[in-house]
Amino acid sequence: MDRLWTNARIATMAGPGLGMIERGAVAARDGRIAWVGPASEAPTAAETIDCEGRWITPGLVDCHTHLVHGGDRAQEFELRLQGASYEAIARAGGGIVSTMRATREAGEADLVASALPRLDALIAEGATTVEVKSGYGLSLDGELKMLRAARALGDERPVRIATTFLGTHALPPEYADDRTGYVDLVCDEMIPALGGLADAVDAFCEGIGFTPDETRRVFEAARAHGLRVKLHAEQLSNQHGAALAASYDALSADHLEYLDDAGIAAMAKAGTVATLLPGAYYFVRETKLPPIQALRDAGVPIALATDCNPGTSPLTSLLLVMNMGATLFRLTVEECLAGVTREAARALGLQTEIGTIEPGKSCDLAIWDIERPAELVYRMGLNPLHARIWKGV
Ligand SMILES: N=CN[C@@H](CCC(=O)O)C(=O)O
Ligand SMILES: [Zn+2]
Repeated sequence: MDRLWTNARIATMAGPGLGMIERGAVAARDGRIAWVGPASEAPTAAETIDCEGRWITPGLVDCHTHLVHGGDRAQEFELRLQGASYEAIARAGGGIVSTMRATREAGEADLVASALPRLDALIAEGATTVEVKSGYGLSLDGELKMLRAARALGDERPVRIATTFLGTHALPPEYADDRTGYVDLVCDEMIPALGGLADAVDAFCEGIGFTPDETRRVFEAARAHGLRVKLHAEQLSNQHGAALAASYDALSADHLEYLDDAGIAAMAKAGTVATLLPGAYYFVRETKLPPIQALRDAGVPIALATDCNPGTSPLTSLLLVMNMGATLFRLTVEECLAGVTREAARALGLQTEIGTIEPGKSCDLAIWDIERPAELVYRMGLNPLHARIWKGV
């Protein structure tokens, strides 16, 4: 073995529960987990690290972010403090479109440079995989520029970046009178041009976004190009987007405050992950909770993510996301931890590669200075990360 972390308490997240190993050890070879079990049975390794009783979890996974974007929306935030709603600002030409303007103006290197502090904040709290969406370019060049910037983040930092194409995030103003023309552009020019730049395709199915019929066209184009889909669904109203996404075997449907029973049943049948975004729920001061108990009852996997974006969730802390998942959504400690590890990996289609501490997976670990896992969910603003291991290093 190359490296052995021993004298640790391990939450493998491989189940049941936290998949606990008291007095455990993890061994890595060639960047992969080669062995995990009781420390007394551990293999020898070239390097042994004594964890002095600390906790090890899988490296954290942020499965929904808009980390790459130009500018910020602090002014919009001030308007909302004075009573303007997120939707009213969007309909008046602000919101996502104002970030589109700033993103179009920024060069690719500027986008990378401005995203790095946000990425660093996630990494500092143990994130080893981060999903990044496009969706503020809203032109062929703009979207490809965003995706190249997202990929470049993975060259700048030791972290796995999963990219998602979100061309149907908002209608760009130059297509105000030609919605169909814009969806044509997304389906006929942008998706075919993605090459290896995007791992999945997403859309914003909403009154201020795209209709279910428009979303269906995007999903058809994604399918024709062999790309899995995800969806911003049922955030501000019930458009029946989650059921539509599930009918395309979606990896995840995200937000879901207005999700109904038919949507839940469709997601359960398709194995589509419910990615809940408590940062957006909090920051937009939404009042309708996602149907947590019904999701549980139906056996829908639940992931949690930051939704880091300049409009609804300028949040770069998965620890705070877990706290919000518990306090706002009443998730258990186990659900919160699974939500940012095992289920977040599933929401990216990466469940065989990351998300639990099991032999064969990438050796992505977070080592914590805590007495019990509940501390990761309970504290607000304290970062107990002791060390972060990515691909065995
Ligand atoms: N809801 C749509 N997209 C983002 C918000 C983007 C923005 O406002 O810039 C979200 O996930 O909340
Ligand atoms: Zn989002």
